[in-house]
Amino acid sequence: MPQLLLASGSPRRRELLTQIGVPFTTLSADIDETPLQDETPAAYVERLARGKADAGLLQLANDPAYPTACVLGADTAVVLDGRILGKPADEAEALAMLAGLSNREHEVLTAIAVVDEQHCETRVVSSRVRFRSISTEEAHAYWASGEPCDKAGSYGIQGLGAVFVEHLSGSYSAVVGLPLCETAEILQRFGIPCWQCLEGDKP
Ligand SMILES: Cc1cn([C@H]2C[C@H](O)[C@@H](COP(=O)(O)OP(=O)(O)OP(=O)(O)O)O2)c(=O)[nH]c1=O
Repeated sequence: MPQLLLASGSPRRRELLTQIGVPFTTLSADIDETPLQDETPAAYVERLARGKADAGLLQLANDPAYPTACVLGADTAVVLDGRILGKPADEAEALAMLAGLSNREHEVLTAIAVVDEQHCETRVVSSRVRFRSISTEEAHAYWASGEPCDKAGSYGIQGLGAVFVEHLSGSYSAVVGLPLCETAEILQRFGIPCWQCLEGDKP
């Protein structure tokens, strides 16, 4: 069976992949995340997911410890009125993002890419999230919690940010950072089944 490497520094992605019982190790693949001119949000997240996976594979080239490596990369962006909201640079940017997301619906795009020496498969998963209205005081308090700073769109649906979410249509795990249904499907095609690491009986 190929060895799976997750090219990510995101603790959420590690937790999510662990959740479906796939054995893996991690490596960090830092790439330039600047959008290209006229690039659509879907093309952007797909390019970044692929870039992270490719950068990971490159690190393993000719490494005898990984003769049959397969690398998974992912990227998540919040999209509002066609604009890509990444991670906030500072408090002011986070507050502006939260004000923009307040009392309306936005899209969350997560792309995954799985690559080995011969193949590459990518998938882009779109979800829609509706927020209730967020007051300025709340947005300040939320920033002070520390949660928004390393998250696309300045919120975490899996954390304190859950209180803003009125409605979700799509994939919860994709919003957190890794679409588990699609990830399991693609990994299966690369010869890596899920549910390998089980604590109890197989479901
Ligand atoms: C919308 C949303 C995003 N996020 C996170 C997932 C990602 O970690 C982050 C989006 O940034 P990304 O650039 O996709 O990922 P990253 O830089 O954190 O990690 P990597 O090393 O894999 O590139 O936002 C949440 O945790 N919860 C949410 O509800």
